Amino acid sequence: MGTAGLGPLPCVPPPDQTARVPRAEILKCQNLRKTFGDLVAVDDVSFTIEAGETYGLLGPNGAGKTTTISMIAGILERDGGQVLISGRPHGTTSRWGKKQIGYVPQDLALYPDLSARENLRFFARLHGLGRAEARARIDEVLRMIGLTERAKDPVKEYSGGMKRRLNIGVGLLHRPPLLILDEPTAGVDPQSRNAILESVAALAGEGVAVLYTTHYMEEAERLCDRIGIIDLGRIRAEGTRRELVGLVGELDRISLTTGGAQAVPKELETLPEVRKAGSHEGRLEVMVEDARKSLPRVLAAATDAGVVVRAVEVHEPNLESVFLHLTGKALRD
Ligand SMILES: Nc1ncnc2c1ncn2[C@@H]1O[C@H](COP(=O)(O)OP(=O)(O)OP(=O)(O)O)[C@@H](O)[C@H]1O
Repeated sequence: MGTAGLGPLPCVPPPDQTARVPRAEILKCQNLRKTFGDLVAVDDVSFTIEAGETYGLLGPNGAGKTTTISMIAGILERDGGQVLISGRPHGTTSRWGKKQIGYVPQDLALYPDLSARENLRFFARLHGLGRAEARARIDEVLRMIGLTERAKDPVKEYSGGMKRRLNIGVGLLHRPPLLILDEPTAGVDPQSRNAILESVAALAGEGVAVLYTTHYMEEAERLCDRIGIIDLGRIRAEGTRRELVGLVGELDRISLTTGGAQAVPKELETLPEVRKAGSHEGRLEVMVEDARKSLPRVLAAATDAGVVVRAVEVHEPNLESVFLHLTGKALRD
């Protein structure tokens, strides 16, 4: 169980998983397969991503995330399956498809002696952007990745997180409708991690379809509209965080600190969303399906019943427990 405390995590609001309107399908991959000798690295992987949607591939090291996205990006030949970008088949030889994709690898591909602006100018030229268009787009990209102020400094003076943000910027120059990020926060400090997550959330808000790989459960929960849990090359389960958590049948718990012995009031116990309620060591423990949704009514019912609430905590089952349930092992060994 994870303790979310009160309200959402800082800075990036959690994706609204209740009011989804279908949008254009940008990526569809079907039955992807890749073997290296006897090793089946990716086995029958299928999923889709719509415009404006962030899809997370969550799995431990060696699960097959990089191999999967390399096939989608068209930089690794697949042994089976197909990739469609906006309905058109895509592979290692498809130039059109590559223009639709911004691929940001784990390794940095930057020139350390050049500034951020000079790096972007170089890659803009590679993408065939004209001089005026490149200038305007570089300014836009620098704003998106929050590096406008440091644009003239040589990249070798940047922090690890700033370099990663610039790496993402390079992937955005040609305005791809699909952005693929391979563990973009690996090894960066918490502040840069926040900045990266905020940039990605903003891009999705502008309609970019994002494929995000990570072995950090918190990132997948915070950022992704839908998540595919991948292990040993196979997608074990897929859905919103809530759907995945629902698979293991755990409930959310709202814990109200009352500061003294307090029986569960009837007003609270009889709320339709309350599945179970009990009192324990100066706290009322209320089990519901969706704590964030139910919290206002639970609080109101307690207050109406005359309960003095001194503190509130929300405990949500997290994807770690889902992963454990599905694979029998921890996400991070
Ligand atoms: N070129 C290769 N030759 C042989 N085996 C490979 C090759 N590339 C990947 N593998 C193997 O395929 C499996 C999946 O690797 P992959 O890099 O896709 O996993 P991952 O989930 O991205 O892990 P990480 O987060 O460590 O990159 C691993 O067992 C890996 O050792």
